[in-house]
Amino acid sequence: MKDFAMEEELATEQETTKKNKLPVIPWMRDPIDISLCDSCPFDSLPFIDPRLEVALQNMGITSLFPVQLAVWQETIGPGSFERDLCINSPTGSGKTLAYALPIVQMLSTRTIKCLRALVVLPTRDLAVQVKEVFAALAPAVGLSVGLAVGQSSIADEIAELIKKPKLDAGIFYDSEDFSQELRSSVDILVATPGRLMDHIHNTKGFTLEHLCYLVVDETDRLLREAYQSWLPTVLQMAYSSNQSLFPSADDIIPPTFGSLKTIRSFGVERGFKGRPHPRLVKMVLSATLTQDPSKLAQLDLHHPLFLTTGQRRYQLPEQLKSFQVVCKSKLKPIYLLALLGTLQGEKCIVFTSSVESTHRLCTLLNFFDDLKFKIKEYSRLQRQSIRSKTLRAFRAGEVEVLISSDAMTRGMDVEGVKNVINYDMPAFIKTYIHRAGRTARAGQTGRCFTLLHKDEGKKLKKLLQKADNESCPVYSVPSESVESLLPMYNSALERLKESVTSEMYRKRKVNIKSPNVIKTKQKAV
Ligand SMILES: Nc1ncnc2c1ncn2[C@@H]1O[C@H](COP(=O)(O)OP(=O)(O)OP(=O)(O)O)[C@@H](O)[C@H]1O
Repeated sequence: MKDFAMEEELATEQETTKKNKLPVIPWMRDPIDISLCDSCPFDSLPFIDPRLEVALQNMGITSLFPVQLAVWQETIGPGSFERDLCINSPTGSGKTLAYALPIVQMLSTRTIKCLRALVVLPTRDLAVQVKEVFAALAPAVGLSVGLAVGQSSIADEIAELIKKPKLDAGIFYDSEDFSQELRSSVDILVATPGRLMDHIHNTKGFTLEHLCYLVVDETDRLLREAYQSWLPTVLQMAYSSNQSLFPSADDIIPPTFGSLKTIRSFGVERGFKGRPHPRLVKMVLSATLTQDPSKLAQLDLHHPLFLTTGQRRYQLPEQLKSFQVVCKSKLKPIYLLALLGTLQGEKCIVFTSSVESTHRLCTLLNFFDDLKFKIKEYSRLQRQSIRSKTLRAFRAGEVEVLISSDAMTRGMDVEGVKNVINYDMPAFIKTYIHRAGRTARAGQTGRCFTLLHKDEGKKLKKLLQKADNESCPVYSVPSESVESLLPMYNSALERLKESVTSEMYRKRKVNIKSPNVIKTKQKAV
């Protein structure tokens, strides 16, 4: 099974080759340069709610990072949120707080609880991570945050998201009237597209009619996959409530004018008591934001403002150092073990090119005796519960090395990851950026090693040039460590073969068994 991230990169390779050309989209040609902003302490941050200052301090945050300050300046104060924002900022630069803080600040004055902000992310683990950031801020100003990712049963999720009216004993309620009384229990919802669509289609009382803010995080990834048409559905639901009370510019202006609509931004409660609806504000973000007009058009952006870091389209974190480890292809597993040995138990993520090779590599490495570090697998082949458990153990430092497919590349923020290793060289710069970006986050240092055959050096160099990185020195692993591992390698390979065969046998057995189960069930019916 090929990892979807690879396919995604294939689809956008043409984009990446246009590295020195100006973006095709006019509004992207004159961006706000985030790198010109300094980090900013709270006492010089205009308009910040003092309760949020306290919440930020409790999170251990004492000043805003440049992207956070840049977004704050564009969203808070006079003319706030008049334009939609497109943010392209490196991995680990703090994009989550960049959107969470202004949204919570803007909603802090709301008086009626209803769903005002929706944040969509491509994976469950990522959504859980982002929810935690909102959950650290929102309660300080009386706001509630919900999660729709399928982590718990749909019934439990509905109970969290929807508030039922209290019923008086003995009084009969018509079920239709009853559904009209249902209200949102949350002001902010963090969701994955699949579960969001489940709620849109099936959950009574779930509505986007009061939505003021839509955040599409990891935009390029989310736009590449239709996920049951979640985006047009969300936009349609949010816009249709606008149209019912306040005629949309679309009704007057022909659609060819696209996003050139009249600015309608009102500081009122959205859609209550016949008041006009404020515009649905969108914020879209990525470390590798697409510049493809047809993809961005799906977002129906309103006078978009482009914020990016520096001149280059692709940026690696400033404190990241890249290295290459040259070895023969068939000796890669022992070079990897020898490399891990030199890293002395520092937290490390090893990336492979597919879920199958993740599984095989992890199995193989665990057949070596006397490993000084715990190695676990993290891939889409595993059940979510197992994946989440592994991630928890990795965060807690009980596992030092995670072997991962690209499911881990996007957005995951694990404290203390000092090293990333490309066991298989990524084919595209976007993949390199998202993998390497699991380290050197929030201004910390980090290293990214790429294992390669000596003929692949040029390819890596070319790849890194796209992110303006010319330096990728060779990292030498001690030859005595490699030699000492050689005798164990053959027996580990033998054990891997046996393990793969027995796994295949088990799978076949399950496949043969299941038709019988179905037949028996059919008979019973
Ligand atoms: N102002 C701040 N001060 C200190 N730490 C911060 C600040 N803002 C964010 N961080 C920390 O920086 C780390 C990276 O933040 P975040 O996950 O939002 O990055 P990102 O830009 O979304 O990265 P990616 O593109 O990989 O998703 C997190 O651990 C977060 O807690």
